[in-house]
Amino acid sequence: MTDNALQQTAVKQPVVWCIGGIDSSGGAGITRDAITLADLKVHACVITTQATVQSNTVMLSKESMTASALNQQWQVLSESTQASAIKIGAIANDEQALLLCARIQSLAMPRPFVVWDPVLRTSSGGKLSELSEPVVEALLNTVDLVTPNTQELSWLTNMPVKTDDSLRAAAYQLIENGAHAVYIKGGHASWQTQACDTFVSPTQTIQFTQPRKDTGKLRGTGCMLASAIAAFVVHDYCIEDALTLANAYVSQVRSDSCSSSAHTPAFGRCVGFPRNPASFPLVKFSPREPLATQTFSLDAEKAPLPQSNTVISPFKTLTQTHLGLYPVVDSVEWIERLLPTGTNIIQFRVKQGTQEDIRQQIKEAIALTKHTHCQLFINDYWELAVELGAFGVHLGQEDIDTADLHAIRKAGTRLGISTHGFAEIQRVRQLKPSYIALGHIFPTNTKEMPSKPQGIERLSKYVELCEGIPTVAIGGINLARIADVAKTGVNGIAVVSAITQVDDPLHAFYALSKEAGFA
Ligand SMILES: Cc1ncc(COP(=O)(O)OP(=O)(O)O)c(N)n1
Ligand SMILES: Cc1ncsc1CCOP(=O)(O)O
Ligand SMILES: [Mg+2]
Repeated sequence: MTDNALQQTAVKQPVVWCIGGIDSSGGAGITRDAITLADLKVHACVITTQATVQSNTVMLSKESMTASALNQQWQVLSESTQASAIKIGAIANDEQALLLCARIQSLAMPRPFVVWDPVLRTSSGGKLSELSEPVVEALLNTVDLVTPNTQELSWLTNMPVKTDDSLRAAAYQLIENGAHAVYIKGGHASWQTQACDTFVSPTQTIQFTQPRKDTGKLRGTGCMLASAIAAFVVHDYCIEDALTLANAYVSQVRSDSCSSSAHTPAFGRCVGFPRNPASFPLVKFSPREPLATQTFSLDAEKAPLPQSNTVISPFKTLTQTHLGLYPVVDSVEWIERLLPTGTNIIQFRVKQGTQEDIRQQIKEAIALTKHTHCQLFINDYWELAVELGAFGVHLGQEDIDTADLHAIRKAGTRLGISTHGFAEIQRVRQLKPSYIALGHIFPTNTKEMPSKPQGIERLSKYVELCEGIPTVAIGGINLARIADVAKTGVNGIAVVSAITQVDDPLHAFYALSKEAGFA
């Protein structure tokens, strides 16, 4: 499913099965799920676990389905449609839960992604779920992701959740109990000054931070979030991006609901794919470490995620933000050869050689470009770039964990950073780098990439999200593709093989520039 398909309602939509309760007021439950999914171009099929009688302020009663009625709904659905993902909300009792576990486990591999929003109570306080400990464990072992708020996390683990440390301890406990991954919604974490959601898997922790917003009367935000995660997963986003987008989606509905008086705020309105950069959370990645050693401190320099209210000074800006074609080359000879084109920017990217040899090459590259308008970026070797006074340095995601960003900023060395999706963009935007690279856009033979090619539609959205920071597209860009890439509004287009693997590199430079509309 491409992003293009996400935008065209006429295209066959992927299907998510929503299993949960009906809220007669329409504010939450499977009605909310279906509205959210439709807003994100996904078709919802529903399996009802219980019918509740409630308004926006009170829950009066509920009637649970028997396990056999649930089973029958599953059976009929499975005969007519295939789920791309399953979103589970309120499960009334052990019988229902065990039936769902058995049904999910019997699905053919690869199984659809399953997210469980373990709704315990309605926002008005009505109890929706009575599950025993072993059954909770069975569910945790079966689903791919569980999305509790802090109260539900406490219920799932029998642990107090009242501080960041206790939240982390409970999340780790849930993983010990067999959960594959957990996303904790921080909205109820009253001790936090910001709204911080935390994702924990056996290998990593990701924090998603937003300024706290007055939630107003909006209901069903938990259902909305879990449904949005399922929607973005079926639209083929990696889990980090699906979580970032779902967080931004809920934030966008919240803002809309607070700012508009033209509708009932409890229900919110459809807002579509999140596009407003202000709705996106700050993202911080960290490896999962033993409880005793890991801290949640967000030191702006050592760990590159500041709190959203921390003021970070930007890296030195480019002298020309209209970058045009950006050749990425591996020798001084290539730089010498390409300088006569008048290129505004060039990257020295060398992967082999002794430190001494590379130092010498960087020195020569700097000398060659010193009195030209060509902005020279050194890939990887940030210490040498700083020491030798290069114009800029280009770093990857792993490099920014270890590089001394403060030293780079202080030296006035420009910084370009690679990203591969929404989560990484939100990780680096807050650092205010000199440019953000977006890739890889198309399949490439130049480098082995761990992620999938992003395509043009995603690239357009990334460019929008980077507002105010220059952008560079990279990966598999050639003469046939460059015009479409340029139309997205990127400031620069980086190429390796389209220049270095052709018979006439200078001719290729001019032809690519012309095709992109740069010449
Ligand atoms: C302009 C531009 N974008 C991305 C990259 C990739 O950098 P990185 O992630 O550091 O990977 P390597 O290039 O070191 O393999 C780049 N070099 N330039
Ligand atoms: C270094 C790098 N980073 C992401 S894709 C890529 C290689 C781009 O090379 P090409 O332009 O030949 O596809
Ligand atoms: Mg690198």
